[in-house]
Amino acid sequence: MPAQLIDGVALSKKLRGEIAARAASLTEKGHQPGLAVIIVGDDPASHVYVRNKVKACEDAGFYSLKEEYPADLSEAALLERIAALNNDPAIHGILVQMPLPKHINPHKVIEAISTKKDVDGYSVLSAGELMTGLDGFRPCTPYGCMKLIESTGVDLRGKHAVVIGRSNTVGKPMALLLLQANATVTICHSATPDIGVYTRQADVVVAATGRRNTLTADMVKPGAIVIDVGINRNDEGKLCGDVDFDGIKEVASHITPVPGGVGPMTITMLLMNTVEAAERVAQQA
Ligand SMILES: Nc1nc(=O)c2c([nH]1)NC[C@@H]1CN(c3ccc(C(=O)N[C@@H](CCC(=O)O)C(=O)O)cc3)C=[N+]21
Ligand SMILES: [Mg+2]
Repeated sequence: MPAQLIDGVALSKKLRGEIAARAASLTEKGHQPGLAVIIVGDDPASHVYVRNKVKACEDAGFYSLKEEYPADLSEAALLERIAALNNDPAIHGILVQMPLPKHINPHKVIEAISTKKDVDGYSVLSAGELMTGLDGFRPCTPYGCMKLIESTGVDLRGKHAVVIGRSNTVGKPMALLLLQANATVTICHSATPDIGVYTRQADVVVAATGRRNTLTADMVKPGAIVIDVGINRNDEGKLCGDVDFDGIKEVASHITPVPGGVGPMTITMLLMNTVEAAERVAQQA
């Protein structure tokens, strides 16, 4: 029996409706949520993502500020812009689109963003809050993956979850969120000799390697939930994920498509973190 599709567009639509209602109520009280997105350089894919983020903000009733800079912007100038946005009361969230040009140190840039406005959840403090179970902003992609898993109605307690990939933005925070939901968690990565040994025992697999066909049907336990974080292009230039969707959909119980799975949810959780940031400010006013 083929797997059920986990529809990230439909779930996003539902959540964005709830976010828009929270934004409207904040706006009424004079605290319209505001997100600043900074993009440096002219990477076409990055510009597409940023355009989608700005549009999502506007659709949710946020104030949206997009700042575009040429690739030769100095690190000092970027840090200065972040300092100004940290002090701007109309802005509740600051996102600096990655990757940055090579002459700019991304760690320095991320740490310059006020923790109260770190809606990407990329800073060392946000990472520490996640690790220790404190309130803070969760990185949007793994946070969105958790919502997609929750939407299946399957309780993670005691389940075996396997994360493939160990990046600071996806794999590592993903593993911590699954652990917080009481799953038994395994992290596989490029030095794992045989990933299938682990994934064949998994009730949930999250693939986040940035490589096509990281996960194939023979590596999946029948009835597993498969979440595909990858955004790759196949030989025909078509968007595809890290998993062999056509093969795995015959084995898994639930699977996310690419596009239309994790991608839209990443943007939705960015909106969620930003509305949350604005609510925290409003509560203190
Ligand atoms: N500071 C920072 N924060 C980020 O969150 C961040 C970043 N830098 N740099 C790049 C990655 C990538 N990312 C995506 C967001 C949405 C889609 C998305 O909406 N994807 C659509 C398809 C889009 C298309 O057609 O290309 C989908 O999967 O359905 C994809 C990728 C956020 N990132
Ligand atoms: Mg890896």
